[in-house]
Amino acid sequence: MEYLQGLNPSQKAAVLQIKGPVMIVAGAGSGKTRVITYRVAHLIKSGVDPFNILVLTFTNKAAKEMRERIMKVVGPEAKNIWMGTFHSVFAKILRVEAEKIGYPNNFTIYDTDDSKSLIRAILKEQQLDDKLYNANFVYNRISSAKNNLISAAEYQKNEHIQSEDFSSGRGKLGEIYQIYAQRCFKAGAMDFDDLLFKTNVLLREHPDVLYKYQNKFKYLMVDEYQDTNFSQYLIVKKLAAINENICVVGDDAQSIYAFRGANIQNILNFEKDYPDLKVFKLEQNYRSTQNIVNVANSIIANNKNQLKKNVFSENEMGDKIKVARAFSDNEEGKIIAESIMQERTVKGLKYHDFAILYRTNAQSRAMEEALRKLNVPYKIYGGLSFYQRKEIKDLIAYFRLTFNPNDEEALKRVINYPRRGIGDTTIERVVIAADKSNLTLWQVINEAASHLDPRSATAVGNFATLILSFQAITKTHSAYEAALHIAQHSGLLKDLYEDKSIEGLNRYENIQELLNGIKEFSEREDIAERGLDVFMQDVALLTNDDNDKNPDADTVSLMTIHSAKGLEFPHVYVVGLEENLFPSQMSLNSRSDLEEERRLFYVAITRAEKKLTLSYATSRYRWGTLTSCEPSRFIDEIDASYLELEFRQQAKSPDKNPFFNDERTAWSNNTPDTFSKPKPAVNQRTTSILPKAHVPTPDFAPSDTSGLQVGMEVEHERFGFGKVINIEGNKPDIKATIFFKELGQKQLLLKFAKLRIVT
Ligand SMILES: Nc1ncnc2c1ncn2[C@@H]1O[C@H](COP(=O)(O)OP(=O)(O)OP(=O)(O)O)[C@@H](O)[C@H]1O
Ligand SMILES: [Mg+2]
Repeated sequence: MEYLQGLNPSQKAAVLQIKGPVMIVAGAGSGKTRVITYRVAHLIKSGVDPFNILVLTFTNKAAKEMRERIMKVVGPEAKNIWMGTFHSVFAKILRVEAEKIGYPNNFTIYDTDDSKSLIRAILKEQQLDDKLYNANFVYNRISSAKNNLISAAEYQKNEHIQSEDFSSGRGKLGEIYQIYAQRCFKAGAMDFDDLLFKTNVLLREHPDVLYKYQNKFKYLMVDEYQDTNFSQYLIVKKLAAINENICVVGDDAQSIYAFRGANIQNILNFEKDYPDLKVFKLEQNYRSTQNIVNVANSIIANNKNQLKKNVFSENEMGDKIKVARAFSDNEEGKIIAESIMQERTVKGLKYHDFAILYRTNAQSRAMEEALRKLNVPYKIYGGLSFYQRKEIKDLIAYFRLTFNPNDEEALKRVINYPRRGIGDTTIERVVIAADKSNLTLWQVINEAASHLDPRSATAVGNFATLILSFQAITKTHSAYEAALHIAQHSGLLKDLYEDKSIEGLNRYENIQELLNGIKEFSEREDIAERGLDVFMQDVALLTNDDNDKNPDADTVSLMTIHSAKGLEFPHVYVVGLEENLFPSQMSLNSRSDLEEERRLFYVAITRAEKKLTLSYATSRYRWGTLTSCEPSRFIDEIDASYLELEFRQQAKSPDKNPFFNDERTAWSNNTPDTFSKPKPAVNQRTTSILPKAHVPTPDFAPSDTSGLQVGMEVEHERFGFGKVINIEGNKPDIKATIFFKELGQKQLLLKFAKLRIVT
């Protein structure tokens, strides 16, 4: 079996064990995903029908890559494997089976925005305080209930949940959940969590359907099993119940979705669920240098809750892990962008050899700016999806409405866009009439004359006629023709065309792009069904990564650590390693949250193949204010002997010459010989090797600054020591420009500044 070369003995054993339950819990980079890929290829080579194989991955991108690899071994048969994320696979199944649980098969998928907008509408109707019942909070609460398979009725009966809600003054949550679920049902819509929740309902209430899929999926595989939630766990368990040919792979040290209900217990349960379980160990990391693997091990050792694992690498030792300090987030971006340029030139690398990973999406701005300045091409992954843009959602709302006119969120979105004289009052009347007669908004609109006053009735009646005409068009025209017709006759295309601003132009182009995409789709030859309804089905599940027009472009990858799961890059920069950012402020309250944050750091580190750079800034704008930051505890946790600190030395000493205006000029001399490398004492794990933010003298007391003059030395409570280089403005708004030794230049309003005059 030549195709199995390229596996080590334990990997091979796991691949060959095709019968019965199999579990691999192993560290990052040890070939878990590779085992799944080879295993599928092996199954097909051994005569298993690809239609009988179900592989659940964490992203659509991972599924696509895996399918391509398998295709290389087994050929086009690989197209028939059922492979994708939980959401996309079970959405596909629900499209066939939804009527059994009372939904139309062309049900709409509400994305997070739709769900939150519906929650807001409910809060308003129920006259609830939207601060106490914040829409995000309510959404998360409902989501978590669904992922634990708690229905609205069960929620309202559950004393434990209820007492928690009551004690926080949110006793109405159960009721909101109930209304939300009913409204989705009435609108023929499922939200993201419903795709799993309703699959569970389907499999529970329809043994014949369960039996059908148990027989269909004779072989099941799940990658990233540590991040499955209860709802996903149960689906897998049910589907595998007859054949028990199930193989799950994961790494408890990389579980990073507990905040969304992922449950590490699922790994532990697995052993209980399948007493015949075969467990395979993979210990060798093939991805990273020894230094990177050692650092990852030393970090994760700080977590108390983890399964013992031995991970080693036989790759080269590699470079030490670089730690770079910047004085601001912009400076951090600049350091990283320059480093990428330099490494690329010196080592003859491609841009796609580099990735920048951050904790929060907001951090991408500073990185993007710096990369743009140096003309470095980059691509942001996992950001706002193309399909989430306003104009795209508007047009798609028309499509949604055409196929499912009960879709309440789509209807509300476009009933008066472009403007057609249906004002808020009319819409309110429609909502009230629907409520009174227990009809959907569409039913009211469609029979407007019997529910509304004549003027409103005419306006909304015309809208209903428009949608009905769209329905007729889709029955007789191709996806592209229908889409174009709707874009034109809804008035949307004209509205965007008339907006000559740059944004307007952009939006118009985006619509063109969507139409082009639909055109391509309607000309595809590899699928039988090419109607607009088919194109629409899973649009809500697409991310911007799935819409990658040019996947082979040579670009630096930017993404959050969460979206980097499972991926690998030769050179990785993990940025923003600061207390309250990474680990995040929210995680500092409990051990379990902090440990999840540490696992996230472990995921970040283990993406790197050859070289890893960590960076932090000592000050950063957050929520509009400049805050000073301390380096992350995670850096301190790394054994110092693996680190190489690279702090830029100031070109000139600010003490001698504090009068340069651009903070940057002081630090931009980026040749290696201007780096100072303070050699840390070896192996100090308890005391920090990093310069912390300023610790004020214990008796720090701000002094009267009315006599402050240029040239004076001062101490600031947080920014430390500095020299006054300018004073301007009139009382009480006098501003002083101070050059701080650690942070560079800052302008402060004296009436607020916590300053002490030193000399
Ligand atoms: N036996 C092997 N020989 C050569 N390369 C290997 C071998 N096993 C794995 N690799 C390579 O090592 C890298 C990591 O493998 P893979 O992505 O499957 O690891 P993983 O355990 O899934 O990692 P993660 O936990 O990050 O998802 C890949 O580039 C893979 O091709
Ligand atoms: Mg993997």
